Amino acid sequence: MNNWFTDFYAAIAKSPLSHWLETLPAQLSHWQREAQHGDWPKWEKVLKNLPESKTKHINIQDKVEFGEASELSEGHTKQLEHLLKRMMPWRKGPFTIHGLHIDTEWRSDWKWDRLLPHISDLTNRTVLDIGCGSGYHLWRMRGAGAEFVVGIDPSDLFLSQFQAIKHFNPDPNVHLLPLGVEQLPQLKAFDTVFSMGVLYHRRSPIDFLAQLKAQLRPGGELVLETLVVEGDVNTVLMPTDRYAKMRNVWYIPSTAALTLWLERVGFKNVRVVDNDQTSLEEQRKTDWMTTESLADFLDPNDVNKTIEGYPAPLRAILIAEA
Ligand SMILES: Nc1ncnc2c1ncn2[C@@H]1O[C@H](C[S@+](CC[C@H]([NH3+])C(=O)[O-])CC(=O)[O-])[C@@H](O)[C@H]1O
Repeated sequence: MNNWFTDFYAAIAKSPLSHWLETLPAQLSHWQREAQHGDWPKWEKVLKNLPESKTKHINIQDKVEFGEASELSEGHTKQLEHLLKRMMPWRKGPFTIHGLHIDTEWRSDWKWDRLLPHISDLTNRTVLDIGCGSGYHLWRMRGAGAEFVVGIDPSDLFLSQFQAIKHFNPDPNVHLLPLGVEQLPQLKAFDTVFSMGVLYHRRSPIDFLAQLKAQLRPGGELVLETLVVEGDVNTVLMPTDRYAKMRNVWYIPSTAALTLWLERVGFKNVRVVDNDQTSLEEQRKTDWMTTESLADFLDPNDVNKTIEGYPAPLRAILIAEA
């Protein structure tokens, strides 16, 4: 049994999340026995070989930076870069570890800056991030005062990246579990639930919104971010096949339609707090993600269209109360 499973079980045993222990251990043992990605042993080897660090330099307030450059020898920094590059592609970040800058495909910090002024203060809150990727925002949530932060994401690559970063700041109150939203019981226990960049991947968006609500305590706050299109309450785009070269894109509603969906599943006080067309500076190819990125997903003659001719990615942030 991995330590991080048991650490997590111990952390929630006496909390309002204890009810999770009825389903979680069987799911994680199943993942460990049968569902791990084929590259997991390679990533585990990376994790085992990371240089030791007992740094006290932790910045999660305005970026995610662990350790100072001077605390690691040049040789160890080179080794660290070599090891972490074995976990490419690095999509969500950026992270700086002992001076090594992991310049990820996405400037996830920009999304954070857009939402932070609008959400309830996270101080002392128990927070869930559904579809958290490598966990960049988990650190920022903790940096904003959250007491206990859990992310779920079914991608084992992102879990391994999260564990690599956590190696340099083993905070017992920040966790990532390899689960999909459909595997969550109705916990009704979180003060804030985030779900960003996931709704359009779901085939049943209304069921998805109900699953998000089922994780919140009454009065808890949902922070939902997703692709949207311009239009009225009856506008929803369903791409015929790919959208911006992405497979698995199902529903892209207008903010008015999404507001109605949220209200229909019982959310109150729904507000659209941000609308933003993704720029070529926010999502781009870097040394840590060397394959195609947004510039390749847009029409080369018109950046306001995807390569398939749909409206270019426009993202909205909505806040609602359970
Ligand atoms: N069933 C599922 N349950 C939970 N997560 C899922 C599921 N299916 C896919 N995911 C995960 O949802 C994340 C979506 S990315 C947003 C990351 C971050 N939130 C961000 O806002 O930067 C955006 C994108 O890929 O378009 C990925 O990490 C998937 O593994």
